Amino acid sequence: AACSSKYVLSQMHPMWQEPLAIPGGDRQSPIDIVVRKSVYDSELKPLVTDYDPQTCQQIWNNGYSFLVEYDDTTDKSTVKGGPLQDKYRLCQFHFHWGESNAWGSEHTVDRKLFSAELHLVHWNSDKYSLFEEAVMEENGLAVIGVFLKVGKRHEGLQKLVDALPAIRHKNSVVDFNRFDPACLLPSNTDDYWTYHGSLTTPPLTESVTWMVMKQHIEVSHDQLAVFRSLLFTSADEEVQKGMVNNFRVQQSPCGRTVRSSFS
Ligand SMILES: CCCSc1c(F)c(F)c(S(=O)(=O)NC)c(F)c1F
Ligand SMILES: [Zn+2]
Repeated sequence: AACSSKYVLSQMHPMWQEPLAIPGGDRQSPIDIVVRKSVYDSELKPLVTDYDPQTCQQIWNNGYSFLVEYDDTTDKSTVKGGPLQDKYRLCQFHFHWGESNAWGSEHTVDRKLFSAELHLVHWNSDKYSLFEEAVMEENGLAVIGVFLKVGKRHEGLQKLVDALPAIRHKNSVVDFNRFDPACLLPSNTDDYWTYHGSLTTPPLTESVTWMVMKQHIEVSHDQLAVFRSLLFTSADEEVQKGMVNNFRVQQSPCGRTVRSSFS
């Protein structure tokens, strides 16, 4: 299995070729969350998010997803509590989605796929001074994952959806202010699964404490269709490729235990 050797079996991925060797390679993400194998941990506290919409700066297409970036030069937008020992600063959030509503999430729950997955990326500002430093450390990052299901329109998401046509191509960026990411969290953030994993895009470093929300949020089919109108390619490329299926293939749990904050 991939866990024993230092080499992760190279799995073809529509977007990028999995590297042959990943440092460690035994705590990669995403994974399937097998509910009956998860272990309830009564010590897990509720998550405490404290986001300041004023720290929202820009939205840009990085050629793999679109990122909403926050000013992380101070502790204005943070998450703490849950499984975390330290306070973590929000640096950006982004999504992963499919070309069809039938798939698109990175994590699954008992193999159930969701249409998309939101990732709120935070770095440990108690121990490190920059994201670039924290991304290399075991306890460096904390990512909140939220599943998206197609259903009713998400009013809070619409402001973000309306900005997407301006960043259709790779490396396009527009100003984006006063967006409160808390509006994208489900009403219940006390129930989540947590495990130690990695980034799901290069550099794939094993520095992430994952907190995957049990409760999903709903977005409309039309809102998700605008995600799919984005392009992987920059304006000068001959062949334009639609930004869809920007999720990584699932990785081996390698004996890891997923803990739940709920019984
Ligand atoms: C050097 C990364 C720049 S920011 C970023 C990102 F762009 C991204 F896509 C993911 S992810 O692995 O895809 N989702 C957790 C991250 F974790 C990130 F931190
Ligand atoms: Zn992500």
